[in-house]
Amino acid sequence: MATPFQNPLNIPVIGFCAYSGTGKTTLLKKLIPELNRRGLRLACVKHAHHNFDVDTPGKDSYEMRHAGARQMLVASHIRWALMTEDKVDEAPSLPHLLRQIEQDQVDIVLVEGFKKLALPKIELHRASHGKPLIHEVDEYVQAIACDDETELQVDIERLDLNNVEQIADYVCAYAKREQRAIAARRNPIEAECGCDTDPSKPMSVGQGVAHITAQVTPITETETCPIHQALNRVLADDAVSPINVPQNTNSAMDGYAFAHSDEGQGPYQVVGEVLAGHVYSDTLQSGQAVKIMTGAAMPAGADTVELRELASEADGQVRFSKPTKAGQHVRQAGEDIAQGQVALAKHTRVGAAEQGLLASLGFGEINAVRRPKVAVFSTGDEVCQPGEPLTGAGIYDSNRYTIMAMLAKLDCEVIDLGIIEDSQQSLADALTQASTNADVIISSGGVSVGDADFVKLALKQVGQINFWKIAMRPGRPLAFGQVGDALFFGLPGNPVAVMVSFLQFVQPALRKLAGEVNYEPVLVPAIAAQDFRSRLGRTEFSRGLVQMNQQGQWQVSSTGSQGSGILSSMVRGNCLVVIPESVAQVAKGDTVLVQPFADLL
Ligand SMILES: Nc1nc2c(c(=O)[nH]1)N[C@H]1C(S)=C(S)[C@@H](COP(=O)(O)OP(=O)(O)OC[C@H]3O[C@@H](n4cnc5c(N)ncnc54)[C@H](O)[C@@H]3O)O[C@H]1N2
Ligand code: MOO
Repeated sequence: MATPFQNPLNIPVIGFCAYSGTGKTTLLKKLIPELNRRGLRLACVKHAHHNFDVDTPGKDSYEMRHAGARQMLVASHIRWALMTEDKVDEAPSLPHLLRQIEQDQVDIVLVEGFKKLALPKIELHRASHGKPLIHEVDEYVQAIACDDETELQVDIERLDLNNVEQIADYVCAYAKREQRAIAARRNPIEAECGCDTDPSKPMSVGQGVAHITAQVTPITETETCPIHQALNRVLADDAVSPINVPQNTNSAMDGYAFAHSDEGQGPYQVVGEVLAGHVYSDTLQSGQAVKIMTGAAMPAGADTVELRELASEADGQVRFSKPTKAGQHVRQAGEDIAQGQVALAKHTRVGAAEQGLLASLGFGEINAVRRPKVAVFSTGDEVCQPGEPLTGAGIYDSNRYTIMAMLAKLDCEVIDLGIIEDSQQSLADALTQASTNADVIISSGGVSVGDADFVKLALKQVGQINFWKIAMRPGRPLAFGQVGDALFFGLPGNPVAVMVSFLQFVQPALRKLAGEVNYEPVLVPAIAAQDFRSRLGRTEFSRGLVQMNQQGQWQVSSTGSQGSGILSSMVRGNCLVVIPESVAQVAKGDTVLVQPFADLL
């Protein structure tokens, strides 16, 4: 009988079980990049049966552990590892191990080993291996990945052990199903009626992001795109360099190329001249030099260049004013990128440098992920169209324009649905229509507790929408769910709340949808130039102006009044000062994290 297991996390966990020698690790090594490609961030847990160690005697961390530290955390700017001395008589506890995982940073945990646990698993089986079938004795095996020769007696989902994409499809579908089940377990009332009835329990920003990004399946359709239109597109394939860059070993300076010898200062006999785009057809002999221009291919036999300014040429001989170093001022063929090297990995968003790099490799077009299609509309009787007269109690529609501009920066195809009149049926019709064309629908306004409940009624009529309270300011109310196959975001009406909620929740979702894998916001430390508002249990996103102070440190000051209707605070600022829920107060001189938004807004 299986040992009971309960997933302690808010993200799905799935096991892989097999007899040793089936090729579990080989499969996982292919499956992990395939799942990454589909936007799933992964954690893996492996049960080792032997006394393993990842540390090496002589390393500080090893010595500190052996001196008696129960826990040892070693960290660098790219990686950290926590090692814990935790001797247990039986197998380690999987729930305990899972609690160590950063569940706001990953979407699913793949578990290898722990096969006695009541944990949903995929079995791997190879007939030629002659081992029994695990699912016949383990009811928690949900699917079997096997070869053609395997005969199955029971009705179980069959996958092809050699078809990584098919296994990835299964894992993605499992992740989606589990995510919904976890959401329902965490908030059964919300899951049932689609409304937030427990305002005393707001969701953290991290939970909101994790919940939203887990619902996003990256677009798999691709299209070719000419190189001059590649800016901001996401690569669907690795860009493998067809050439060496530079193509030839060439001179980095205007000067003289020669075969370096003990007489590094010359004289050398000048036997010719070679310009960029040309080649010197003979092989240089010892004691010979050619005049060479920057970028020109080095002649055969030459290995060193000296600058023209340091040379004096007379009677067909060149001498240098100081000794030269063998190999100086020469760029080797392929030193930037070698032929066959992945110059840019798939999932990369093409910026100016990337576009130039692709061009430098000769790509006339790229294979890009289809751009997300996003429909946007505004609601509210008071909301007026810019360019038309402002009604007495009206306000011009700014939200649709900030949202459309942020979408343009993310290279989305925007479908502008305008201002939709305040009626449940008009809104329901517009939403249904939008869901047939768009991957994502975004609205602003009408998600709080006001009287204009037709927005909520319309959303309930045509989709599955949850109304959340997020422990953040601004941007407390947020609606999220689905209308048909489209994801729906109902952003709060206040203009600053719209932008802050977009940056925190919509942006990562759209970047994942568009095929990017790294979509976490960039946060940088800065010194607070003044006290900042903060409250335990709520993330504050104050608008700030980050600048370098005279000591060369980043310093951030407030843009002034922080009301969530004051859109000019976003214009004056260049970053959000992110004060997490665990921080009770921020005083002048404290270090805070800021999220620069210049690139995105
Ligand atoms: N009793 C409560 N009142 C409010 C709460 C609450 O929890 N309890 N939350 C407040 C917070 S925080 C926010 S944010 C707002 C969000 O409310 P809604 O999303 O329902 O937005 P509206 O009421 O429709 O509008 C708020 C504000 O924004 C203006 N607006 C709306 N659309 C646009 C647009 N397209 N362009 C420019 N400005 C727009 C609208 O005129 C309102 O002034 O609720 C608080 N209240
Ligand atoms: O979310 Mo509201 O913007 O804090 O006013």
